[in-house]
Formats: sequence, structure tokens, C-alpha cells
Amino acid sequence: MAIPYLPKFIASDTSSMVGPLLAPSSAPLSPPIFTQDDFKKAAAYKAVEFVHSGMVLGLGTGSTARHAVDRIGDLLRQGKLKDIVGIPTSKKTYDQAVSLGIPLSDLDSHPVIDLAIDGADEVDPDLNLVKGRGGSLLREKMVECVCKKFIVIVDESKLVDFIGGSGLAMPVEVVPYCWKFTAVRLQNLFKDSGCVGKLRTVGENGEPYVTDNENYIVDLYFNKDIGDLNVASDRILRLAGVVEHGMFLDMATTVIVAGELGITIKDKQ
Ligand SMILES: O=C[C@H](O)[C@H](O)[C@H](O)COP(=O)(O)O
Repeated sequence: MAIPYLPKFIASDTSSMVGPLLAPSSAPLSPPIFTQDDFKKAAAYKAVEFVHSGMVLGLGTGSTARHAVDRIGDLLRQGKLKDIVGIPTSKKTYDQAVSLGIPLSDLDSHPVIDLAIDGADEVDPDLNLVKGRGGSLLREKMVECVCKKFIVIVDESKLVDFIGGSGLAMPVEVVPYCWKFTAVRLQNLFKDSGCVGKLRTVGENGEPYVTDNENYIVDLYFNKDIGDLNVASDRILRLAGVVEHGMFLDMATTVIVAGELGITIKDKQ
């Protein structure tokens, strides 16, 4: 069901809206132009409506999740939310939450989480996800697999017909030791899907990207559907040297999608 969201969204925060939304009413009527970031923010704000005082919250990572974390910080500052405990899913989110004064803890002290809100790189029709293109998949999965409710927030560009369907990376976190050996083994698992595995690098010299957990990431690219996702997951996780992969299967309880037509809320059946 598509819910018209723009009037509420505009009313809640106009400070970062693009020009046409702020045009005076006397201006000639033209269709509002929304950026992808506007959609991310709209989805994030809608998700934060599910947050209640006293909750233990998984705080996601990425350009969409950071809007949710900002919003939670705002509501705490305004006194509209109280007694929140945040469990950040990355060092970056930890820093953001600290800067906003959100009280934080970890899974050792809070092994059960009421609600997590996070972005995703791909969402398939069954609400399976690809996550980790920002490199935070391991901590995200650790936090989000112990949530009573996991709300995923995306703009409509993240919807795919099948996992891998965007043609972009499905990240796998691997230990640095003999990463090439592991990358080749990963690639060989999915030969039939034309899999290519590439070490994620940063900077001009192509240094390996290092995760918060001091590991590397091998990005897998497919040119075909990889078939049964649970089988694929098991095969990846059985390889020594693999720490975790970015397929989040059967974990999302709700996906909030923002796009040209408004906000759509999809609940896990
Ligand atoms: O590692 C990064 C996370 O999984 C992000 O949640 C995911 O990549 C989506 O990020 P963004 O909201 O920036 O598209």
C-alpha cells in the first residue's frame, strides 16, 4: 500500500529540502524534484515513528540509516523520546551517536534488541537483503539477528527481482590471511552464475579496505541468479577464511521504501 508522505515529510523538516519544495506559493506550479537523499530521509523518518521510549535500538550504518540516527538524536534532545539505549553497528555510527548524545551500549550488556533500523543495498520481493557495501555487514548482522523487529529503510532504487540482481557487489568479509585463496574459492562456488570476486580496495594505491573488525572484503558479482539463497549462504559460510557474508536472509520484518509515489511499507508475510 502506498501512503502519501510528502506533505508530512515537508512539514516535519524543510531545512534540507531541494529548491522547488521551498518555492513560495506564488511561484509557478512545477512538480517537486526530490533527490535520492530526500527519499532516504523520508524512509528513515517513517521508521523512527516505530521507536518508543525505553527501547533498546540497533543503530544501522550508511547514508540512509544516518538519517534515522539523526532523527532519534533530535527526538531525545526534544524530550519526545526517553531512556533509549543504542547499539551501534559500526564505529562510524558509534561516533555519530556519541555526537548526538544517544546513550550507547553493546550486545554483551543487551543481547536482545527491541528494534533495529538500517539501510540495505538490495531488497528482493521476499524481503531478503544484500547489505555491506559500506563495509559494516558483520556488526550489522550480529545486531540485527537478535532484534525483535528489524525495519529496513531504502529508496526505491534498492528494489531488485533477485539477490545480486542489481549487478553490484555482494560483499563477503574474509580474514586477511591468504585472502586471494579465499576469493578464488568463493568465485568457484558460483561459477555457474558467472561469479567474479574482487578484493575491495581504497585510495589511489589500491590498498585493501579494512573493516571495523580488521578484516578484508571480497565483493562478489554475479551475472545470473544464484539459486537457493540458503544453500548459497551455507556454502559461503563453510569456507574457512570467510567471516560473514552480506546476504541477510529472512531477517527483515518490515521494509520501508520511499520513492516517487510516496512511502510503501512492506511487512514480512
Ligand atoms: O555496510 C553498509 C550497510 O550495510 C548499509 O546499510 C548499506 O550499504 C546501505 O547503505 P546506504 O544507505 O548508504 O545505501
